[in-house]
Order: sequence, then structure tokens, then C-alpha cells
Amino acid sequence: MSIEIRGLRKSFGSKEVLAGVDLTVAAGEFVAVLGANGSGKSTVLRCAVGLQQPDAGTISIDGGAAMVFQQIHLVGRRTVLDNVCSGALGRLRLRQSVFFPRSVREEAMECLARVGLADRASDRASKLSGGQQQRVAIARALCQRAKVILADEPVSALDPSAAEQVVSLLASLADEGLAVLAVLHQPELAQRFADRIIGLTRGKVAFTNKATTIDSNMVNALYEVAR
Ligand SMILES: Nc1ncnc2c1ncn2[C@@H]1O[C@H](COP(=O)(O)OP(=O)(O)OP(=O)(O)O)[C@@H](O)[C@H]1O
Repeated sequence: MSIEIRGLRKSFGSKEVLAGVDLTVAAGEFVAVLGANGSGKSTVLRCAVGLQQPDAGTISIDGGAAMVFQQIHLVGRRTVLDNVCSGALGRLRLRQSVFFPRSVREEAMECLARVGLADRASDRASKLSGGQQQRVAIARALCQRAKVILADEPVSALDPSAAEQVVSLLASLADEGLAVLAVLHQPELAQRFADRIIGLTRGKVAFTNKATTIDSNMVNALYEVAR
């Protein structure tokens, strides 16, 4: 397994947000997490990358993880290519990071090509649309050489066609062998593109099923809990 989470628990004060979550994602698999607001989806991802400390449970990630967020943090005045190169910062010496070495620039170009934006490499990042910027953020994650991509509502700020493009890109990266875990608020995109869907209610896994076996009753039940 590329990600294996067992018995994950997290409370904030007296509020139990994760009540023992088990979750796995294999290499080559695209898993979507659905659930109502407050069901604990982001907390699972944040614990997985170490942004939050769980109270209990084990997390094992094989090959390193990179996270993609709803809010896209690119440096708008720098080029698309520089933004992707910055994914390599973790493995560069500091003085190399002012001008990225050629090997990094070449690798970043390959990452940009994988997200279909090689032709925008020398544009300022701020010139790109929201959907394109999210694809650049994904290219930057690829440039980290992570084997696991975690995405927290990566398309919630995008229009429907850009959202579809980004989710389809995540699916194709899983086809190339990455493990992809994405929190989505678009059940129909999850059903169309994910291999498996995990439904979360009140910090517990309500179901984990092949996407093709999820029906609308199961999806509706996730959101009715909150009402
Ligand atoms: N740092 C924190 N301090 C206190 N409470 C928090 C903190 N982070 C999250 N929570 C609470 O934990 C619960 C779950 O939050 P989380 O962000 O994981 O939910 P979510 O399923 O991702 O929701 P959404 O769909 O709204 O993003 C919420 O009630 C939230 O208010």
C-alpha cells in the first residue's frame, strides 16, 4: 500500500473529529473521499502529511506525499516553470534555488507536460486561469517526486469544466502509478473518475466501495447526516 492509515483518532478539545479511521490507497489507485462539512475529511489529509498531530493511530506513506489545496499557492509574478521548479526545493542546496539548475528545469518541464501545460512554461503564473493554476500546483507536486498525491478539495473553486479537467488529470496520474487521495465535494466527478470512494460521516468511514457500485442513496445519506 502507498498509504495505510489505521485507527486514526483526533479530537479538538471535547469534540471528537476522527473516531478511528482506517483507509488505504494502493499505487495506481485514485480514491475520493466524500462527506458532509465537518465530517473530518481535511483532518484525515492534514494528519497524513503531518500538518496535524493525531491523538492515536498509525499512518504509513510509501515514497513521500505532496499535498494540493483548494487555495492555490503559486507565486503569481514568477513563471509557471519556476513555480514547478520550487517543488524540487526540498532536495536543493539553498544557493541553487535562486537559479534552478538545468536538470531541475528539465524535470519541471516534464512535469508540466504531464499536466498538459508545457506551452505555458514561460508565462507569469498569475496569467493562467484557476484550473490551469491548479494543474501547475499538481505539476509542482510531481516535481517533489512524491509517489502519493493528497488533494484537499482541489476543484471546489473551479468552474465545472476546469473541475472535470483537474479530476480527470488526477485519475490519469493514478493510471501512471501514483497513489491519489482526493477530498471532493462533487460526488458525480468522484463517481466518474475515482476507482474507489470512501464515505465519511462524523469521523467514521461509512463505506469504502468501488466507485461503480456507489448509488445516489449512499451519497445522499452522507449529506443528510449533517442536516
Ligand atoms: N484546528 C482546529 N481547531 C478546532 N477545531 C477544528 C480544527 N480543525 C478542524 N476543526 C473542526 O473539526 C471538524 C472537522 O473539520 P474538517 O476540516 O476535517 O472537516 P471537513 O470534512 O474537511 O469539512 P469541510 O467539508 O467543511 O472542509 C469541524 O467541526 C472543524 O470545525
